[in-house]
Amino acid sequence: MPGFIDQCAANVSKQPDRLFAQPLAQVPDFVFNEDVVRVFPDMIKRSVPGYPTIVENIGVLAGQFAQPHSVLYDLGSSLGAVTQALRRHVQIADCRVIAVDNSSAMVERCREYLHAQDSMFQELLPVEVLEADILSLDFQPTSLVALNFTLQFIQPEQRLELLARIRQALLPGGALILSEKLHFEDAEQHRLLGDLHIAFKRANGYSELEIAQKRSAIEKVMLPDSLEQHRERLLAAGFSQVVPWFQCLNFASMIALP
Ligand SMILES: C[S@@+](CC[C@H](N)C(=O)[O-])C[C@H]1O[C@@H](n2cnc3c(N)ncnc32)[C@H](O)[C@@H]1O
Ligand SMILES: O=C(O)C(=O)C[C@]1(C(=O)O)C=C[C@@H](O)C=C1
Repeated sequence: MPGFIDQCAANVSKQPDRLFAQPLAQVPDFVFNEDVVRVFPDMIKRSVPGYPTIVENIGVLAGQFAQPHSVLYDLGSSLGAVTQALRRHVQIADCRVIAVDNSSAMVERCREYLHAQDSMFQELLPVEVLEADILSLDFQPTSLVALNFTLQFIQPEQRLELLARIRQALLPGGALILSEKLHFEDAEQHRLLGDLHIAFKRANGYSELEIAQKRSAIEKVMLPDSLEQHRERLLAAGFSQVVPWFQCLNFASMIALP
């Protein structure tokens, strides 16, 4: 079975992200609308250091936690990259994936891509894509929850309650995989890794204007926490252990165990 990159090339839009290339009189707040959907695979790969590695390995990690007769959740699924990885790596009886996103443009395209995956491979886990707010979801008993760069878009005061509800739905032996952009409490470390992230974007072909306009578009809607804040909040939500398993510059992913 081809890996994520190969399969991505076979299925998803290859339209380059030029959304912030022209000067805008006023930069609107970032929203996951149809314009973003069209360029999203290119945007996220060129903006998030380590993204393809994280996505593929969420599938690998899920293979270790997924249990028969349970649900696997992909929360804030966008175009379903994580869902596709789960379906490539998890072959367990009577498991199914529920992918959830509140952007109708994302959900519509996600369903198309998953349909394409269905027609390319046999014996994939069944999947349901819900257009819904993850804050008002009734969680079913689950062995694996992925929040891949989604929590940072939830209002800070709503994050603890969401994590507590996920914790309550997790079966013993299951896991939450949480990936986020990081804030650093040490100002110098924060500046260094922020500058290196800008260098990463530049190396991926983004201009200074694109970098600056994207930054003002996301600054009010995407609010990163530090690794320490994540750890404390996850423990407060009832998780027993938090294990970071990946970091590239200011982007990281952690496993939280019930
Ligand atoms: C950065 S993207 C996630 C990327 C995706 N998980 C991946 O790995 O490709 C964040 C997604 O979260 C979704 N989102 C934000 N807030 C949400 C909410 N309250 N309920 C459901 N989805 C939400 C957005 O619509 C967007 O598609
Ligand atoms: O931090 C940035 O500059 C980003 O572009 C990050 C980020 C993210 O982490 O979700 C923001 C919005 C897009 O979804 C893609 C990437």
